[in-house]
Amino acid sequence: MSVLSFENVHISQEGIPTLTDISLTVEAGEFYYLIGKSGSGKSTFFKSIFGELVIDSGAAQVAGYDLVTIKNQDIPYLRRKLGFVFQDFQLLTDRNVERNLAFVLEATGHKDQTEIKTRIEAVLEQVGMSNAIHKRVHKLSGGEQQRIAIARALLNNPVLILADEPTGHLDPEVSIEIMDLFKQLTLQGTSIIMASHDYHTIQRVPGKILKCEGGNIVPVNSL
Ligand SMILES: Nc1ncnc2c1ncn2[C@@H]1O[C@H](COP(=O)(O)OP(=O)(O)OP(=O)(O)O)[C@@H](O)[C@H]1O
Repeated sequence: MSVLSFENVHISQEGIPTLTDISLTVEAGEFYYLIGKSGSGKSTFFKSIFGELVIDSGAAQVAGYDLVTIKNQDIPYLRRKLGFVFQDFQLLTDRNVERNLAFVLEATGHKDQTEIKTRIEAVLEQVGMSNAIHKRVHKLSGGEQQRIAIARALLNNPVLILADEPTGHLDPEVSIEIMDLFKQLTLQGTSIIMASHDYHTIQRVPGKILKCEGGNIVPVNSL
């Protein structure tokens, strides 16, 4: 089964159609860049995926949940199947890496401290940051902070990561390292959609591209 499947999906914001007749699928382990001008609907697409915006018509499934019929009480469970990565990392800068990650697990119902520690060690290893477990977030470089943010996104074993301009605050070389990490995650079966204006990185690290334009989202072969 696809990780994401949209068929003839229409979405509006405040009664104004924003995305019209979207049909696309994302399979396990696929990586997509999502490009498009400001205001073209990239955030709208992401919001619909995590249940923040209602689908007006069409059929849409994400991580095994039907977005048309999903009940409000199931939206937190849908979101646990997704990982989120942001341009500005959105880490808690007043605490260390371990507390940043434990916070998420505790907020999603995990109580067993041994299990929490084991999971934190596993995701830090996945992102190559095992040595940073006791470090304060504000002492880390931008690239290291983004790795911790990716570790946080991985905590609940997401099937799909939504990354919103994740290289926007990173220099070109560090951006490439983050892209390498994303590629490794896709090889392990996680799907990733990365909204980006970072054409330098897209050119250096080619991948499948979805373009958001004129209310539609379609695969394109080049920028
Ligand atoms: N809360 C809202 N209420 C009404 N219209 C909105 C709302 N949020 C966004 N829109 C409109 O929906 C359209 C798509 O906006 P969206 O934020 O999805 O674009 P975007 O591609 O993510 O832009 P950016 O790259 O600047 O983040 C725009 O016309 C915008 O004005």
